[in-house]
Amino acid sequence: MRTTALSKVYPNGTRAVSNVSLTIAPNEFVSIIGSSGAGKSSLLRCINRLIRPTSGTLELFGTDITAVSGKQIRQVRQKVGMIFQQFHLVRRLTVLENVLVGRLRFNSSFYSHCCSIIRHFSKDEKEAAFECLQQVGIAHLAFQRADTLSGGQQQRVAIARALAQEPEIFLADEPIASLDPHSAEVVMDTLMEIHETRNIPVLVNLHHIDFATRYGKRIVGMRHGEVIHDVSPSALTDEMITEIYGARINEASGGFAECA
Ligand SMILES: Nc1ncnc2c1ncn2[C@@H]1O[C@H](COP(=O)(O)OP(=O)(O)OP(=O)(O)O)[C@@H](O)[C@H]1O
Repeated sequence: MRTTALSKVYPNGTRAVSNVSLTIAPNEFVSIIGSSGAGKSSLLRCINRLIRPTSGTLELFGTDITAVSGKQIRQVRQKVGMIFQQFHLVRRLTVLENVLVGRLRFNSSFYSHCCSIIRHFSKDEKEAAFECLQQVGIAHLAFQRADTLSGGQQQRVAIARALAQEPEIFLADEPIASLDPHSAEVVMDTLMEIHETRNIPVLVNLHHIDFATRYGKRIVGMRHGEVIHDVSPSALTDEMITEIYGARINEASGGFAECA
């Protein structure tokens, strides 16, 4: 994945991403840090083309996808697995059915009918979905309704659903922000395992600096839409952290949901 001078200016004039040039290799697990509003989410949303960059270029797997639209956008998104702080599961479907929905979710007309057609998936597809659940360690919950799961378990369903797309890059937008520390660790371990076993790059937006340095092989620090530091975890200094967070330095310590 390569961006060159990538920028995103929203219609209201907010410059959320500013001249970001980044190259991410397949063997990289990258933590993106920065205070609220630094542009982390906007950058990830540009990468899977949930939003269209305003200028610059965005190359994914050797193809310039800066200006693609329609069917090509869906093709791009199928290659990009993405999870969010909110899990966005279909609450009344089972865990396995949610993972199967992942195979359809970029086809909107199909998606609208997914609840009624879900039982028509082939045995092979169900087995593939089940394998994704096995990889995230919750195969035993396959037939439980999604809304009966804990937050950490729901996030792992969301990861399995993204895996069902067989992504070539994985993006996570504050995946642990609403979880207690133990669940956060399980989710981060799961992302790391996917990275290592599937050999795909992972980009994770994180508020919590400890998690960012513990898991990231590379730390990208954003402020006011710009990448102001891009270093290995061991090279990240207190001065850099202060520059990245500015007066909002207390955000660097995270903000986990309270342990139950
Ligand atoms: N749809 C939008 N329209 C206008 N401005 C937006 C939109 N989405 C985000 N912004 C603005 O863009 C800037 C960057 O927001 P973004 O959500 O990318 O930052 P962030 O670093 O991910 O923050 P957080 O950690 O709080 O999610 C902020 O000023 C935000 O208010």
